[in-house]
Amino acid sequence: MGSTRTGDADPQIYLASRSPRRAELLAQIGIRFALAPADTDETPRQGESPRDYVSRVALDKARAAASALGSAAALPVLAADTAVVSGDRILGKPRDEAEALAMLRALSGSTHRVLTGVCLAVGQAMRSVVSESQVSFRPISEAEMRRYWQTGEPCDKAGGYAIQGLGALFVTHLRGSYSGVMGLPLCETGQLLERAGIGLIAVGEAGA
Ligand SMILES: Cc1cn([C@H]2C[C@H](O)[C@@H](COP(=O)(O)OP(=O)(O)OP(=O)(O)O)O2)c(=O)[nH]c1=O
Repeated sequence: MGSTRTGDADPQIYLASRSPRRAELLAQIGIRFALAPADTDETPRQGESPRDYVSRVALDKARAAASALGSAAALPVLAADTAVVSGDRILGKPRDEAEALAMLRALSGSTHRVLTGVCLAVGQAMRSVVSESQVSFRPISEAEMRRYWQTGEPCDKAGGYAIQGLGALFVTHLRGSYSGVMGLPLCETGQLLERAGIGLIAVGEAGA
């Protein structure tokens, strides 16, 4: 809990996440952070809308991390949750090949939504935002789906694919936030951080 990333002395925030994608995206905008992953129940509640779901789970993750840090949580705590929504079904991370293939079948040749809830806890104050994107997939054959599963990429990704990986081969159209689909919408996250007094785009910083 609260382990500082190598090279990130003097962190500005805690990132309540085990997702390597979220760490990568946060590093992309130059934030210094320490990892403080939290365990929470990610089961959707009866009748909960996808927006309410990602918002609640992101808040639960931030709250759980802040309470585990206790008095060490002097820094803001950032958490996020991503769900792929096909029709009105929330697709989480597939537990096995059968579930992954069922998800890919549902996404094949159609358009789905990707919702990412982000929560920034600053002391007792919780600020949240939800990013929504639409992603269209070309038709995917059964053989392709099986080969894709065997790459190992789908297993820890909501909806069973990664837009930043081989999953990009299926995407014909994206409307919304690429970083949001990947797990942390950077525009919205940047605005939450700025509101908490954490400045971005420091003068004199080199670009990528
Ligand atoms: C749709 C999609 C999801 N994902 C990933 C982002 C998230 O890591 C994961 C969604 O699961 P989450 O439950 O949101 O996050 P997580 O359990 O991986 O990490 P945390 O510790 O923060 O709770 O799916 C991609 O990497 N690319 C994609 O294109």
